Amino acid sequence: MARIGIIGSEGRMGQALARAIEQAGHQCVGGVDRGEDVAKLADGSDALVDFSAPAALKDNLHAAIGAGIPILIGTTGLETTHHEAIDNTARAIPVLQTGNTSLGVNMLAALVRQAASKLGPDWDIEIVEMHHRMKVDAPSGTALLLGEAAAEGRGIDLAANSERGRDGHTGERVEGAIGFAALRGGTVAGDHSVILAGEQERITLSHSAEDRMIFARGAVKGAEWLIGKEAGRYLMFDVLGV
Ligand SMILES: NC(=O)C1=CN([C@@H]2O[C@H](COP(=O)(O)OP(=O)(O)OC[C@H]3O[C@@H](n4cnc5c(N)ncnc54)[C@H](OP(=O)(O)O)[C@@H]3O)[C@@H](O)[C@H]2O)C=CC1
Ligand SMILES: O=C(O)C1=N[C@H](C(=O)O)C[C@H](O)C1
Repeated sequence: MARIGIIGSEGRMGQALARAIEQAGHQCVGGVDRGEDVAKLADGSDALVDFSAPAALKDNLHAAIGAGIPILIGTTGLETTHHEAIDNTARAIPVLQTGNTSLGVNMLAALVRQAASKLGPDWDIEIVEMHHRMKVDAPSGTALLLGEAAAEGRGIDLAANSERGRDGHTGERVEGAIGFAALRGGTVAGDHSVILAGEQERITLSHSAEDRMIFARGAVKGAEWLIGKEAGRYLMFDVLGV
């Protein structure tokens, strides 16, 4: 049985995670939200799981280092400076950061990587996602994870080849680009499609999240897996073996 502390405990994911921790036979030792002391939570935990906001990240990493425990970061909307902080932290403790903790999405990413590696740049790649009306970041962390998988398969750098938020006179599509489109509405837990559009044919690889418990269960698996690991930066691919 592991003692797991939740960052963002009153949020949609925090509440789902508390249920998943109990269902897996672990102990939810408590949680923090905005303005609360994460260092104290870390001291009583075997692992921290963070589903909060990018602004909280540096304090959360600091608390995990202070307590010498692993941390799983599910928060999305991270920028370059956040990733640099994660890389630095991963020299001291095990850190798993992912845009999506579900088995299905990580399997989808593996399929996208394979498809992109076999099909040439004449197959245009577009990533479409839809989420509930409360989501604050776009593209979703999952869309970026899928974009990274496609870019890796194709052997290109995602940042240098992304096309986001087309509007107005955009000009023709750039060959080899990876496009992103984000839809928001209702209560959608998370839908993602990767479209590979070739000459007169099209492949669509999709995942639909029916309930955010899928993310919560994946996060518990990730936290279990991280406990006792060497310092380093890990992915859900390492946990799920896909
Ligand atoms: N990786 C994955 O598989 C998944 C990732 N996510 C991501 O997880 C994050 C949370 O999503 P969701 O639960 O829907 O969002 P919510 O807005 O429902 O919950 C976020 C929680 O974090 C709290 N919070 C905000 N700022 C801080 C802070 N500085 N320190 C501590 N807590 C803070 C909020 O408190 P307050 O209300 O006071 O601001 C709130 O309780 C998002 O980034 C989302 O994209 C979501 C699902 C799956
Ligand atoms: O905010 C959400 O709800 C979700 N966020 C993650 C993302 O940004 O991809 C994962 C999931 O799609 C739900």
